[in-house]
Amino acid sequence: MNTAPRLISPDPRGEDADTTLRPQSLDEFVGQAAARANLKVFVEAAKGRGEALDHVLFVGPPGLGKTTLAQIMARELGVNFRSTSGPVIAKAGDLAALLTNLEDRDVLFIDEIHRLSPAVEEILYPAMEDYQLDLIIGEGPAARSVKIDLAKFTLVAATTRLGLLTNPLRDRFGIPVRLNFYSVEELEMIVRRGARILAMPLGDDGALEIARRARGTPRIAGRLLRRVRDFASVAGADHVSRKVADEALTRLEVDALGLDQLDRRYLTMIAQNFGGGPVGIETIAAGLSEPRDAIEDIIEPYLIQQGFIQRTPRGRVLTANAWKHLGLEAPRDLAIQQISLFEDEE
Ligand SMILES: Nc1ncnc2c1ncn2[C@@H]1O[C@H](COP(=O)(O)OP(=O)(O)OP(=O)(O)O)[C@@H](O)[C@H]1O
Ligand SMILES: [Mg+2]
Repeated sequence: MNTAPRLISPDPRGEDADTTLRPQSLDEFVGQAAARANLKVFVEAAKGRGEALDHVLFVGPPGLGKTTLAQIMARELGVNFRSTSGPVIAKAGDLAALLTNLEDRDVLFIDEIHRLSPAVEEILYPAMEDYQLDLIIGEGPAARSVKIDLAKFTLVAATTRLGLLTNPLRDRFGIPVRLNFYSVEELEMIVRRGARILAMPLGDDGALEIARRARGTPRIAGRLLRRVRDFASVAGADHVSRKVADEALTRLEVDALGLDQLDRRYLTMIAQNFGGGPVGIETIAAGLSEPRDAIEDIIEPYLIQQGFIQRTPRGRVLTANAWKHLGLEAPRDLAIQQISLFEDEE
């Protein structure tokens, strides 16, 4: 596996633990306007009635603000925030312990909920629906089931992969929220806000350059901002202009559209080894020595959104845009391939 750290990987890294850039309220949160407006209404309504907010599911690629929004939900509701994640909850008992410690209207945040084990998921159904735990005590013929009442809590969950959630689980969320990649204008605001917080002199054209190359993702915008700041201070620049930003980002091998080395390896491999596709995801994963999950979660969503690849029943296909971006000549039958694209692979 290629373990070299990837600058624009939207995966959380140490520096993101620095929560200084994290918005603290819905009003401070930039972008996702429709989702934000809806959440505001639901929070107000729940508060007005003194009831727990309905369960919320955030869906979207890494680094778009799912965890941030979950924390904001608790803060806006004025309740406790408890946080865990799917892979961490090994046994049903672990989840039971978390649930029985909640107070009325508390938010329990489960990150990566698609990675819950089926046994743990079973516990979650009645907890979400009836605020009850169904536990089996003892074994064999002596086993009996006990019901324990829980506080009326709100489950806020996040996933990068809606398709991996079972239907019964998905159906139990009253408020599903899909997060989309951010526009350049929104990222510009996020970059400017970040620079203010970091007390970093940033020109308008510098902000735009970083925003354009942030791959639609606030986490990457924050990371690029810090790296550009490092380059600027070493170079002795008094503020970050477009030129400074461009030099820094080029040295970091982030291209004009925000694609990094791995994105380009992905596109180049399909172009050069497979004539532009279609090629199956397993073959791509083997060729790049990257896990399939990482490719589907991190690399592909942005390339699809940018119109560089398409998923077809027979595999991934490069679009004319991708050939152009790579500076390569597209094969002549490309147009024919594009016409036959009708369905997603999964
Ligand atoms: N709308 C926003 N405005 C400003 N900054 C944001 C916004 N959304 C996210 N961020 C910043 O991006 C970083 C990543 O956000 P967050 O951790 O919420 O992403 P995530 O969707 O939970 O990612 P993952 O799926 O990897 O857990 C945060 O540290 C935060 O500072
Ligand atoms: Mg998160």
